[in-house]
Amino acid sequence: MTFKLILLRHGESAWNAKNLFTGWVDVDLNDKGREEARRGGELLAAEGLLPDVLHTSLLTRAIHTAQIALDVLERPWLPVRRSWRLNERHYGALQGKDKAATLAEFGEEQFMIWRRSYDTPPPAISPDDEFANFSDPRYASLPPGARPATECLKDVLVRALPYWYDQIVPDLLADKVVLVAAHGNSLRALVKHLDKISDSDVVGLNIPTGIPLLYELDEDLTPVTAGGRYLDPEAAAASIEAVKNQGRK
Ligand SMILES: O=C(O)[C@H](O)COP(=O)(O)O
Repeated sequence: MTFKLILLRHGESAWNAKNLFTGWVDVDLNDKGREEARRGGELLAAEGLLPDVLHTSLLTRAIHTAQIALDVLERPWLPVRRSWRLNERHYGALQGKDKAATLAEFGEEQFMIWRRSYDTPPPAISPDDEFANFSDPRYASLPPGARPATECLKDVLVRALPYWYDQIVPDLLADKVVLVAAHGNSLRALVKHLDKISDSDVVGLNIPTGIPLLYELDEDLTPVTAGGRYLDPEAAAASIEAVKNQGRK
């Protein structure tokens, strides 16, 4: 017996297209991103993969990606649970900054450390920064001290794993097909956990936008196939390369 988990990174956002660090800034999808979400739904339909339950972050780009994909599947009614624990990694003071300008100003090594290292966060965002999120009402239930001012991937794993074990795993063990609509780095954290990727190897892991990644998990929730399977491998490879090279001319 295997359990079906579908990971879906949101489609391209307005800031992805502008190469801006986004994190917890709540930007929506652009037209390309909405089309990617639609195609994601079509890929699921073509495989006969009909989710029974949806989990999303609290960010609009993931929520809308799931809505569009589920509309294609004619399942907009799906039970859904949303949590900050699936949010994109908080990018701290880099939120709103241009990736190419950041690379030019700080150099390749520092850029990669902030963007892809496991345990080094970017500088914290100031509370009065226009792209800070401390007063956002969607986090009202989070004690102020628990609202991050920056995160590294390790921080994301620490706050995402309780959600994985408490909310997603029970749905999987109930034999539900689970759709998780989230973000590049919150999904990197889940993939790292699922595939037991080392802290050093995860630096090279990138997640494409809008292409469903199917994991079939055994009774121990170990992937039957390491890395899962993208429903459009060629498009995924091209998108992964583009994500990897963001910020570079
Ligand atoms: O938050 C962001 O900027 C993007 O969604 C993810 O960016 P990254 O691929 O540079 O981590």
